[in-house]
Amino acid sequence: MSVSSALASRLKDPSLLVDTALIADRWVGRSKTGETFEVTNPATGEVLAVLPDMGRAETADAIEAAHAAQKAWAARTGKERAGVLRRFYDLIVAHADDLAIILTSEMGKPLAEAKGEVLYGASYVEWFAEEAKRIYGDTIPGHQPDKRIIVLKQPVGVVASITPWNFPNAMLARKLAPALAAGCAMVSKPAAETPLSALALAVLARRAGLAPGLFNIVLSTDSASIGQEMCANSKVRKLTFTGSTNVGKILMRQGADQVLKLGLELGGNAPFIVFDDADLDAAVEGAMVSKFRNNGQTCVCANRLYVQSGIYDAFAARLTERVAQLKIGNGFEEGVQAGPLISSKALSKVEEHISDALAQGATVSTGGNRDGRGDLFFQPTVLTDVTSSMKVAREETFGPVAPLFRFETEEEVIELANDTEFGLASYFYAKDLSKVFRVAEALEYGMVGINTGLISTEVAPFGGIKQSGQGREGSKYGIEDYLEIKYLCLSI
Ligand SMILES: NC(=O)c1ccc[n+]([C@@H]2O[C@H](COP(=O)([O-])OP(=O)(O)OC[C@H]3O[C@@H](n4cnc5c(N)ncnc54)[C@H](O)[C@@H]3O)[C@@H](O)[C@H]2O)c1
Ligand SMILES: O=C[C@H](O)CS(=O)(=O)O
Repeated sequence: MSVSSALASRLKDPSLLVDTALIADRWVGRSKTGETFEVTNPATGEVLAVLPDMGRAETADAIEAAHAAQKAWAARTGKERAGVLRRFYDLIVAHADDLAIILTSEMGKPLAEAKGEVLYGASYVEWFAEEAKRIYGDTIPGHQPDKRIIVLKQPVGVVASITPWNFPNAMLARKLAPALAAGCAMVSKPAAETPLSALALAVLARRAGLAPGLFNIVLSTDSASIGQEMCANSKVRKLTFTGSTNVGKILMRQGADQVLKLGLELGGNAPFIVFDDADLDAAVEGAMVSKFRNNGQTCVCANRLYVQSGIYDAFAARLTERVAQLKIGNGFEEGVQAGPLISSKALSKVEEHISDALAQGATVSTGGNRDGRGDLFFQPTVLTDVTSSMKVAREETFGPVAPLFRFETEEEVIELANDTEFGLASYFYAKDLSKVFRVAEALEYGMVGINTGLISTEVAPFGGIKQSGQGREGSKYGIEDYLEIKYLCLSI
C-alpha cells in the first residue's frame, strides 16, 4: 500500500511508519479482497497512509498465529518475559518523539499531549515488565491429613484486543503489556482512524525480541466482522475492549456463546463537583485538565460540573476566563492546546449537545461555535445554567464542552452525581476531611479524584463499575485479568 512521504520525512526513524498489518512474522500489505482504506490527518485532511482493509479470514489467520506462538512464550520464565518487555519499554522511550509525531498526525492531539501519551503507555510496559516476575500462586493448608493444596496462576492464552482512536498508543500498551507479562499472545484491532500508532509499537516490539505471532495486528474498517471472529473463534480465551458502552454490550452478547472472558473499559459520564470550601484556583485548574485534556475526548473527562451555589459565580467566571485563553489549532503548532475533533460525527454531537442545552435555557459564557481553522475545529465552550434535563447531563459529550450545574447541598449533589448508568471516573474539590471521606465513599464510580483532575497512572487500578465496564488495567490488579487460577489437590 502506501504511506505519506511528508510524514515519513518528519521521523528520525521512518521505518516506524508502516502500511501493512502484522500476522505472525509477515507484514501483510494486501487484504484477501484487495480492499483498502485511508488514514487521514483530522487537522488537514492529508492522507497519511493507505492500508489493507481486512476481514474475518485475516483475523482467523492472526488468531492461529497467536495460538501457535503462545505456549512457548508461556513456557519462558517470568524473568525472561520481563527482559523482552524491558527492552520494549526502552525502545518506546528512545523513539517517543517519532511515536508522538505519528500519533498527532493521525489523531490530532497537540504534540506535547501525544508525547505524554506515549510515555504514559510506556509506563504500563515498564510496570508489567516488573510484574512478570511476581506472578505468585499460593499454598493452602490441606483439608485432610494426607492432602496438600497448591494454587497456580497460568496465562489465559490467546487474547484479542480492540482499542479506540482517542489514545491509540496508550490504550493498546495498557493491554499488550500485562498480556505479554502473563505469558499470553495477542491479536489486536486498532481503530481504523488511528492504526499507525499501533503498527509503530509492533515494529518496536519485534525489535525488542518479541517472537513472531505473539503480537499480531489486523487492520480493518469492518470492525463488526473482526469482533465477530474474535468472539466466535474458540482459540480466543479473552477479549479486552476499550470503547463505547454500546459496542461493549455487543461484544458481551457475541462472546456469550463461548463464555468468553472479557475486559471492558467503556464509556463514562464523570461528575466534577466543587464544594463551597474548595480551593477555587485549584478547582479551576483541575477542571481545565479533567475537561479539556485531549480536547475533551477522553473517557474520564469531566462531563458534568456541579458547583455549589456559594462559589458558582466565581468559579464560572474564572473557568470562562481560562477556557477563552485556550489556543486552538493544528497539534504541530507551537503552544496549541486544543486540536481538531476526530470526525464530523464527533463535532455534530458537540453541536447537538450545545443546541439542546441552549434550547432549554442554558447560556454560553465562552465558545459555542465551530472554529474557522478547519472543518473539525470547535471552540472550547463553557455553558452555565445547565440542568439535569439536558443531554449534556445524560450523555457523554466527548468534546470540549464544560456544562456548569448549580447545587445547594452535599446530599443533593451525591444523588445528582450518581444518577447515571455510568461509573468510571468522578472528581470533587473540598477541604473538610469528614466531607472528603463521606463523598468519596458515596460516589458510585470506579475512580475518584479528590482535589485533582488527573488520576490516570499505571500504578493504580483503572476501570469502572455499572455500564462503564468490568476489570481493571494497570496496578498490581491489572495482570490478574490475564491469568487463570488452577488449584492442585495432592494426596500424599
Ligand atoms: N474506559 C476507557 O478506558 C475508555 C478509554 C477510551 C475511550 N473509551 C470510550 O470509547 C468511546 C469513544 O471511542 P470510540 O468512538 O472509538 O468508541 P467505539 O466503541 O465506537 O470504537 C472503539 C473500537 O471498537 C471498534 N468497534 C466499533 N464497533 C464495533 C463492533 N460492532 N464490534 C467490534 N468492534 C467494534 C472500533 O473500530 C474501535 O476500534 C467513548 O465512549 C469513550 O468513553 C473508554
Ligand atoms: O480515554 C480514556 C483513557 O483511559 C485516557 S487516560 O487513561 O485517562 O489517559
